Amino acid sequence: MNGWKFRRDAIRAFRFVRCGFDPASGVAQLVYACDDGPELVETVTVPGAPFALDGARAAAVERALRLLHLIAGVSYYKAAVPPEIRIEGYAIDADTAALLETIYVNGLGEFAYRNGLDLHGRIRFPHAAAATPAAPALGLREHALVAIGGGKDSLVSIEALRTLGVTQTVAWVGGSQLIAACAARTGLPTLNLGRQLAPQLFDYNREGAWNGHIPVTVLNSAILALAALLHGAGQVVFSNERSASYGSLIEGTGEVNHQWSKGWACERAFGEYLQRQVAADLHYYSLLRPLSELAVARQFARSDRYDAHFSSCNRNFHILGERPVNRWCGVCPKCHFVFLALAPFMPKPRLVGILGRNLLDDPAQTDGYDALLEYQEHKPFECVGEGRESRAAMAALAQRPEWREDALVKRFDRLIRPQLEAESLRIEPLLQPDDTEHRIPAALWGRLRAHFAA
Ligand SMILES: CC(=O)N[C@H]1[C@@H](OP(=O)(O)OP(=O)(O)OC[C@H]2O[C@@H](n3ccc(=O)[nH]c3=O)[C@H](O)[C@@H]2O)O[C@H](CO)[C@@H](O)[C@@H]1O[C@H](C)C(=O)N[C@@H](C)C(=O)N[C@@H](CCC(=O)O)C(=O)O
Ligand SMILES: Nc1ncnc2c1ncn2[C@@H]1O[C@H](COP(=O)(O)OP(=O)(O)OP(=O)(O)O)[C@@H](O)[C@H]1O
Repeated sequence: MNGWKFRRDAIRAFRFVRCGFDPASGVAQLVYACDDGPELVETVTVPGAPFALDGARAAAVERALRLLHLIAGVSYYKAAVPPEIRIEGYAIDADTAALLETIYVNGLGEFAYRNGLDLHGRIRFPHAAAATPAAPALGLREHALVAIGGGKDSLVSIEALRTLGVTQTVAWVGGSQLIAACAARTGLPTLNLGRQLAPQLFDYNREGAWNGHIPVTVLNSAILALAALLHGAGQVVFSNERSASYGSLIEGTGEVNHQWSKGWACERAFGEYLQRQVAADLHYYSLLRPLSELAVARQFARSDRYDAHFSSCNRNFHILGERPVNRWCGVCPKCHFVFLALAPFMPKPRLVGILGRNLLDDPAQTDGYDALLEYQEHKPFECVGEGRESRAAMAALAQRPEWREDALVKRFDRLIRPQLEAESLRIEPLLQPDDTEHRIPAALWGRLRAHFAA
């Protein structure tokens, strides 16, 4: 290892070296390496230690830990994208390898597109173990560990579960003060999970590593699944809406979905795997899957409880670098989209008060909104709604006296709307839940549907 230097194109193998969990401290260590380079150690800390685990629970924790090790490796694998993947210390079966190949190839889709790489057929997880027997039920509690991200979506879920009387703990990964403030504002029990990336990754980035987006939602999901087992909670709840399943359509390339790991294909594959291979009574689902972004925005607008606390602007969440002074940068695709999506459902002064300005009356934001509308541009690589949602929201605003004189609404009405079918601009159909694809427990969905419709 002495004298080893990160040289991206010379690396032959990415190694999953080992993983371990210490029940006394609640710290998980996830260890990787490129060839014979230094060990890359990521840590995840679950509060609540020491954990006393019986035989079946301890075995399930070990399975969840390995799954987390395998998924979290994506941050380091992407640095060199070497031809070989090696798993040391344990073996995986074909089912596990298939899940990982799906997550790596699709979850790195935007990364591959931006770097001009083709990952199809290139990512192979070696599998040597016989098929794993079906995981047993552990007798987990009817309690929801709900991921909170500081934005509107998870707050909609949390308030829906509160109304329906489901007991919950709100959980988040990392040290964001903004998320902590939102979590405190819920008044519910909280669980803040620690995560430290291996420090060498930042050196590798400076030394020419491939870099780009990783499937962070499935990674957070694997962390919450581990935490749920340790705390005996039977449900891991995310807030990924239907719109997340649709990517950006790129001419000459096809669909590239920034938020693939928020989409239905990932939720289904990951959720089914957990029940099959980790614990039969560990239920992973997104409470907002049947809803569009616009339906979530309408739901959020019904209460002003979080107006002074939440933000959907991802610039708040950088590990390194600057954050917006007032929670909303006002110039990124998420700020653009959230402003537009909330506008049909909120009094204008309230919305302008939340973001601190009226983005729809600022001609400097024209390109940003054109991309959301998929007008001469593709949908941005961010967690934003479908183009048809943005167009329907603009069309609704063009009918409202308080909005229709604003520069970008006026421009839409004059320039873009005449090119579109009136039927495609109706907002109402986009607000209807679609219950054909979701994993929400049946008994809960019936009541939830009524809650969303109220
Ligand atoms: C906050 C953010 O949007 N970060 C993305 C950004 O990263 P950037 O380089 O500007 O800074 P940092 O986030 O501070 O990260 C520094 C480097 O660390 C590496 N890295 C970070 C986290 C991780 O889990 N693995 C890593 O390898 C990486 O090399 C960073 O350069 O741009 C990156 C490249 O496009 C993105 O990967 C960063 O995204 C974070 C992983 C992140 O947490 N982003 C969420 C806010 C986010 O995008 N959520 C999605 C959900 C969709 C999904 O599941 O994919 C969304 O809201 O769109
Ligand atoms: N740091 C985090 N820890 C755990 N879960 C997170 C974290 N950040 C986001 N999530 C979860 O990941 C999912 C996707 O995040 P996303 O940013 O879309 O949601 P949000 O923050 O609730 O709302 P918004 O779309 O308005 O930003 C949500 O379920 C969210 O709760």
